[in-house]
Amino acid sequence: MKLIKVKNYEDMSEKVAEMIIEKIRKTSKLNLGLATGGTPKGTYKKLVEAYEKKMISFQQVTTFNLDEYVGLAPNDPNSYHYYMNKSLFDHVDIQPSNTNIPNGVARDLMEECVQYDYLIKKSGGIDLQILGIGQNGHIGFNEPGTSFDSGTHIVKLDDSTINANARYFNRLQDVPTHAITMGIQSILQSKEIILMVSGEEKSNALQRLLNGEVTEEFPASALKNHPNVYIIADEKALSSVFVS
Ligand SMILES: O=P(O)(O)OC[C@H]1O[C@](O)(CO)[C@@H](O)[C@@H]1O
Repeated sequence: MKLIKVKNYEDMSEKVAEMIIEKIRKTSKLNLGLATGGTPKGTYKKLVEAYEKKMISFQQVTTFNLDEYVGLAPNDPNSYHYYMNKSLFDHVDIQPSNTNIPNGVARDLMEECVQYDYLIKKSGGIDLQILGIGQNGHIGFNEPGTSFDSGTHIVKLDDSTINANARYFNRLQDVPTHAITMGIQSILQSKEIILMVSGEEKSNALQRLLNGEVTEEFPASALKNHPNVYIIADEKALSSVFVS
């Protein structure tokens, strides 16, 4: 894993947007894995700005999102479909048919999981995957204890994740209890991965990732088994990290 230190959230967003822009320019057809949550929002804003300045086009980009809440329809303002449309897709020239997000209201959720992995494979795999990290070390919605061999699957969310994500909902009771997420193995199959880490509340997770052991009890530690991972972390996220 290669650690790139940046000053703050703004600089992290800028740096990751630059890395994505470079990839889009260099690759004739890019499969881009995307995350949601607060962490990548600034990066999506920078990508929209770059598109508006005619620096990039998304015509040749296909996206695969990591996860979606079970039970939230795409037009639900708390769904990750809605988040992606409002944060990025509605503002750039990406073809809607080239955007893929697990369907949290699929009639057969198990089949949806199988089809999602099949779709990624059929498209040639993900070239670059963007990730955030949960305070408990989750990546996507892979909670502690998830098998490193997992493909896309349904998860029961940890109470700590429900509490952390409640800030986006009106009431705690409105946070879905389950989600559909790309698995650890699906994530590790990406050719390159960028993990974004910002803020003091992520500093213990980053410390454990950098200096702890590889264990299914800490899902992000699976990234140590991947040959091509960049961690872009800001000063607050690095505040608990021991440098030996
Ligand atoms: O960026 P946040 O809002 O801190 O969330 C951390 C991670 O948890 C999730 O919300 C769960 O998938 C991810 O989207 C995100 O990368």
